[in-house]
Formats: sequence, C-alpha cells, structure tokens
Amino acid sequence: METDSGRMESSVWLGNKRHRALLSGWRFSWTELDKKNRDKNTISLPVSEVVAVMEGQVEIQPQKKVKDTDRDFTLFYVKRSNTGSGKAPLWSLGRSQFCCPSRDLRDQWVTQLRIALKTHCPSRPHRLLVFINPYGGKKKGKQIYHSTVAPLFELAGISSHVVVTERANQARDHILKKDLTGFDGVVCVGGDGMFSELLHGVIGRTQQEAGVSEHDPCVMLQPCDLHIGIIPAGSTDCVCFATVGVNDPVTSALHIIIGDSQPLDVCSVHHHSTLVRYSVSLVGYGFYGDVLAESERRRWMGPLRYDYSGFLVYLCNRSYQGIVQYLPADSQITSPRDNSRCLSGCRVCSESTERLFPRSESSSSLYSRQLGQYSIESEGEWLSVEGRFRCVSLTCMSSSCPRSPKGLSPSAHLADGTGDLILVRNTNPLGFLTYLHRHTNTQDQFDLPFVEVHRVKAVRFSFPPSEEADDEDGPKESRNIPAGIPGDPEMLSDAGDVESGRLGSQQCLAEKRREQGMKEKGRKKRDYLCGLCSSKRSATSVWNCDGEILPYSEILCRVHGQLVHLFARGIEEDTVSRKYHEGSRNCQGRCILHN
Ligand SMILES: CCCCCCCCCCCCC/C=C/[C@@H](O)[C@H](COP(=O)(O)O)NC(=O)CCCCC
Ligand SMILES: Nc1ncnc2c1ncn2[C@@H]1O[C@H](COP(=O)(O)OP(=O)(O)O)[C@@H](O)[C@H]1O
Ligand SMILES: [Ca+2]
Repeated sequence: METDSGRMESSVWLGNKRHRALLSGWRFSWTELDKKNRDKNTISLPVSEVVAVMEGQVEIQPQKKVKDTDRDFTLFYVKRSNTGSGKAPLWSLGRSQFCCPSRDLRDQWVTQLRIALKTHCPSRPHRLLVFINPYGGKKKGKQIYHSTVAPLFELAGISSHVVVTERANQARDHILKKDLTGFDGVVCVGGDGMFSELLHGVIGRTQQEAGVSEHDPCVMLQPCDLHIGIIPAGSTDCVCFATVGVNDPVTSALHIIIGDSQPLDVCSVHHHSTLVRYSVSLVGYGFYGDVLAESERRRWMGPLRYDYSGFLVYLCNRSYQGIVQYLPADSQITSPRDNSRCLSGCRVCSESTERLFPRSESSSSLYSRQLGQYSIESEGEWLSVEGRFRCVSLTCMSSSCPRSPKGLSPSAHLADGTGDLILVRNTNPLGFLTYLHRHTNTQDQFDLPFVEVHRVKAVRFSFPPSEEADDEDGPKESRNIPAGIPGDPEMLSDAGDVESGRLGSQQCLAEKRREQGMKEKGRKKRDYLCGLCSSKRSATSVWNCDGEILPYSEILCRVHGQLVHLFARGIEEDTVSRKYHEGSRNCQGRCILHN
C-alpha cells in the first residue's frame, strides 16, 4: 500500500479477481492482475465522473440495501455505452465493489476518494429545485423523476425540493418570485416548453437583480449563474438532445450530478421596444409556425401531434411574403456550411468566451461596446432579403432532436454568440419535401437552390408595404391561426356526405331540414378549409418560438452569447469504440478508458 497527497495505490479484490487500484491526481483506475502479477484489463476514469463512494456493499436498483462488511467499499461512476456509429454514447450508472485487505485500508480508500471528489469537482450541485410537468410528452414526468432520477440524486447526496406544476408558467413564476437561497440549480422534468419556463425565470430574475432592462434589444444582458438541468420527458426534447446528444433521463441526471456546465446562446425576441420572449432553439415563421398552431389543438395525441400536423401543413403548400434583414456574424471565424460539428469541448465556443467576455475590459466599456455594435455602427451592415418564403428559421444551436438527428442547422454552435438564419424560399411541393426530408438523412439540406443560410448576430422580420395592404386578416400583430386544416378527417367526413349527394330526394321534412343543416355545415367547413389553404386570405403565418406562438409577426431577434449555463457538456463523440482502440496501444493488456 502506498499513499501520499493525492496518490494512493494498493491491492484490492473485485469478486475473486485481484486488482491493483490507483488514485493519482484526478484519475482513479483499477487493473486486473494475472497469477504472475502481470497487468490484464484496466478500467480508468476521471474522478470527476465518480458519482459516489460508499462503505460496504451497496446496491441502488431495484432496492437500496447496504451490507456494511468492514473491508468493502462500492464505487458508483459514469459508464458509457455505444449507441451506434456517430451517435453520442448513453450514460448509465457503473458500479464496482472493492474488497480491501483490511478495514483500515478500506477507510483510507473511502476518505481519499471523497477528498479527491471535493478537490476535483468543486462545482457539483448539493441542492436542486426540481419542477415536474405532469402533462408533458407522454405524461410520464412524475414516474421518470421518482423511479429513475430521484434515486440517483439521493445516491450522490443531492437534496432536492420538488414542485409538480399545476398550471403553465408556475415554474417560471416560482423562479422569478420565490427565495432561491441555497439552491445550486433548477431542473425541469418535461419538454422544451418546460425548459423555456426555467429559461425565462432564470434570465428574468438575473436581470431584475442586476437592474438591467430586458426590453432594450441593445443592452448587454447579465449572464446567469444559476445552472439549468433538463430531464427529458417532453415531445420534442430538442434542447436536451442538442446539448447532450441523446434524450435519456439517466444520462441527463448524471450530467447534473457531476455538475457539468455548458454555456448556451440565447436569442431575445422583441416587438418594437418590448421583449416578447427568449429562445434557444427555434424562432420559426411559416411552416414551423403553422405546424405548431395546428398541433396545439391536438395535444391529446402527445408527441405524435407534430408528425400529424406536419403532414397536414405540408399538404397546405403555403408560402408567405416578408422582408428579412440580418446582421451577419464574422464570416472569417465560422460558417453554417463549414461541415463542422459543435462537440463537447468545442474550440470555436471556447474561443468565443474570450471574445464575448474579454477579461481586460471593464463591464461599463463592455456595455457601451455592445450598444455601439447594435445601435450605431452596425446599422449599415444589415443585409436584406425580400420574397415569398416557405419558412424563415433562426436557431442559436443545431436544434437536433430525435425527429432530426442533425437538426435545423447541423454546424451551428451552442455557445459562439451567433445564430443561423435559414431562408427557404417558395418552391414546389416536391422541392420542399426534399428540404424537409434532408433533415432526417445525411444529405445537405442547404444544398438546394431555394435555400440560403447565414450566420447572424441579429434578425428583423417585417412585411413589404404592398403586402400589408393586401392582407385581409387585419393587423399583423394579432392574426390567429384558425383551428382546422384541409385533410382533417374529422372535418371532411360531413362535407364528403353532402358533396356525394348520398341523401335521397324522397325525404321527409325533418330529413330535408337535417340535410340543409348539414349542407350549411359542410359549406362552412369547406369555406373555412379553403380559407386556411388559400394564400390570398391568410397572408401571414405565426412565429413558433421554442414551441410557443408569438402574438406578433414583426419582430427583432438578437443573439446573446453564453447567457445561460446548462448542466451538460455538449455532444460527446462516440468515445467508447474510439478510446478502446487508442487505449489498447498504450497498455500491455486490454485497456478500457472511461473519460
Ligand atoms: C419528411 C420528414 C420531415 C421531417 C422534418 C423534421 C424537421 C425537424 C426540425 C425540428 C426542429 C425542432 C426545434 C424545436 C422546437 C421545439 O421547441 C418545439 C416545442 O417542443 P415541445 O415543448 O417539446 O412540444 N417543437 C416544435 O415546434 C415541433 C416542430 C416539429 C416540426 C415537424
Ligand atoms: N401543470 C401544467 N398544466 C398545464 N400546462 C403546463 C403545466 N406545467 C407546465 N405546463 C406547460 O405545458 C407546456 C408544454 O410542456 P412540455 O413539458 O414542454 O411538454 P411537451 O414537450 O409535450 O410540449 C409548457 O409550455 C408549459 O408551460
Ligand atoms: Ca450559437
């Protein structure tokens, strides 16, 4: 046995196999030894990925039971499993049970490992405020939290205060108004809408405390310290998927436990001089706005509502007139078509931190620099595109999700202070289908003649004056999407009966009245369906802002670099198979590296 500060080495047993355990600085490893004391397999992991060290033999699933044998300790840690080539690994809880030659040695191991945890993991959360949306996604939020997440938090020594929401915006209001002393982070169990509530609460509270006006699009918003965790239990789970690489509650719970930190760009959306909302994934007009509006009345369908509504809206074949102005980002640094991917430890994002928060500048000069950048100097740099669009989308991140594993903009960065503006001009139905379909395969969705993409710092959307005059829907600020859409079987069944003339001419009066009533009903429905699909009557769409319909059409969006932090680390490469090959070159025996 050998110990000195930060280093400890001894013989241990795992089952009936002798091993050499080694704690050296920020790594802990154990190597199986053969009968001649030669190294066989090594498992090595960074201390930062140790979840807990417990005395005795400890199980956590299915039931936590402790057998306190005095020479044993149990190590829980992050274990990765491959999900297929190119996909991020899933994380699960690894468990290894060590038996030491003496109780004294066992106690030393437990002490040293816990000291290493404190030293190398200073930013782990101890107390969390958890909000569960019981109605999100497949309505499994409570079950996911209590059966999967809570036992992991408990094991890691995290105490949590749980609020099961009873209404929309309860989580946001709680964060804005209640005392949050002692909490190291806030966590939502739900979908992107639930995340958005936490986002608004955290940003709003931080600005209130800093005395910053959120309404001014030129202001430098105060970056938020309180971390946000997401346990995916929603319909799209885009924010989780795009920042972790999978939508898996265990993986996300482990990222929270080990205190991972991922900065995230946020877009503020303004109408005239008022803040409307914040967004991290999608600010989308046209197709995505129509899909959202259509899907809201089909919430009962659960996550499938988006597929169904997407299909119906596609059949509508609509496009919208608009003027899109944008402030381009520095094209020397990156481009949305450079085929890069923002992965864990992304260099572009790390270098952006320096650019966004230069250490040498005082906060006041930083504020005026930002003001200058947006209000005066930049005016001349705005570019403008006018036309008919199938969709206009702005995203601060790739917006990958299970429906679209590459996302809306596969090379977008999570924390570079820019967003990607995607303009899909009007095209024929097959062209638009090709565009949509490319979100689901490896083909480049930007390599189409009617699509353009720009890396931007800000975007404005307005209507051409002539279009405003043409609009029969009244002011652009208040257009409501009518409920219902062509192709809706509910709607077409009655209308179909009337059209087909199935009701005969020898009917009694009552029948005739009924027929007339149905005709009237059918006519109304047909008019209504035609109205929805006709580009003349409904000249405008709505904005989908991370799953919320915006009440305004003319908006200004500005990207705020690294405004919030998530308990995540960005998308990991498929390290399991790669590390196996690298590791085996460096070890005498089989070498499995975890990091
Ligand atoms: C022929 C196949 C077509 C497939 C097209 C796939 C395109 C998918 C892009 C998805 C981008 C998602 C951006 C995220 C949006 C969410 O914030 C929002 C709300 O989510 P939630 O709170 O979980 O309900 N989701 C949507 O707006 C759904 C868009 C789906 C469009 C088909
Ligand atoms: N208890 C509740 N009752 C009704 N709506 C809620 C409740 N809690 C949260 N919400 C709202 O439900 C919306 C959808 O929630 P989310 O968790 O994103 O599920 P989904 O991904 O299925 O849309 C969010 O906008 C959120 O504000
Ligand atoms: Ca970005």
